[in-house]
Amino acid sequence: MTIKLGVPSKGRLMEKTFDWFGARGVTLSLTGASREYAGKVEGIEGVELVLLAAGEIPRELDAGRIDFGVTGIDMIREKLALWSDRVTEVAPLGFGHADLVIAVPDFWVDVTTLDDLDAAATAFRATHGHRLRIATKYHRLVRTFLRDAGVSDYQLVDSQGATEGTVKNLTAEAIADITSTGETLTANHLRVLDDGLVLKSQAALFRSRATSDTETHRAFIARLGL
Ligand SMILES: Nc1ncnc2c1ncn2[C@@H]1O[C@H](COP(=O)(O)OP(=O)(O)OP(=O)(O)O)[C@@H](O)[C@H]1O
Ligand SMILES: O=P(O)(O)OC[C@H]1O[C@H](OP(=O)(O)OP(=O)(O)O)[C@H](O)[C@@H]1O
Repeated sequence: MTIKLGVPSKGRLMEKTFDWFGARGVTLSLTGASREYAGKVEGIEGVELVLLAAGEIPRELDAGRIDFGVTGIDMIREKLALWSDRVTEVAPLGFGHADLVIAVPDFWVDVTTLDDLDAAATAFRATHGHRLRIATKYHRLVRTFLRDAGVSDYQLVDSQGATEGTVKNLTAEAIADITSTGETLTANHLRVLDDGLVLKSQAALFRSRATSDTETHRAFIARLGL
């Protein structure tokens, strides 16, 4: 039985994933034309490489179209409701570290906590007649986090990229996005709330629960030293 291994098709996660497997004697490489999403696996038998956008790997694991996948913990928990019923986190991989945070404009000097944000949201709605807008692509995670924190008078605005620019562009008043070095937040005059950490994320190896846990799966995990 061939194991299908889904890995990010480009960018920061692809390179680090290739390095991680290579350090364990499993060589992943791209094949075919430069824009052809095809790859090969050397150093282990019976494993097929499937190249996907990091954001699509949760869905493919959930459907059982791939047996294992590497993506961010944030992606799995955002894309899959009751994620742990649908995939198994085999192990964090030690790269792709990023925090999902709530950030507000620097000049909101009196808004440093979630309670301050809730008060500001209530005042904003009373003044403007519509709810304070928070731009994000992490709708599930942010809605749950703010509900648990008692923040209510807001609305989420979808943003699939360049989220930090939405405040300057008057699309939103605040954001929830991934940050690693904090450079993009600072460059856009945004500041993380003191209690605004929604999730600490990194890349992890996940196994689909839609396919049966066979000896082949267990041997693959053991071969990787996990
Ligand atoms: N600085 C960072 N910015 C964004 N993502 C990061 C960063 N560092 C690590 N990551 C991880 O990489 C994942 C995003 O990877 P990527 O942007 O390739 O996914 P994607 O959004 O599906 O791709 P695309 O942006 O092309 O649609 C994040 O979910 C996170 O787990
Ligand atoms: O904290 P930092 O080190 O500044 O990194 C965080 C930034 O990196 C990612 O953007 P990316 O470059 O992946 O483009 P994107 O906006 O399309 O996701 C993310 O969306 C943040 O904007």
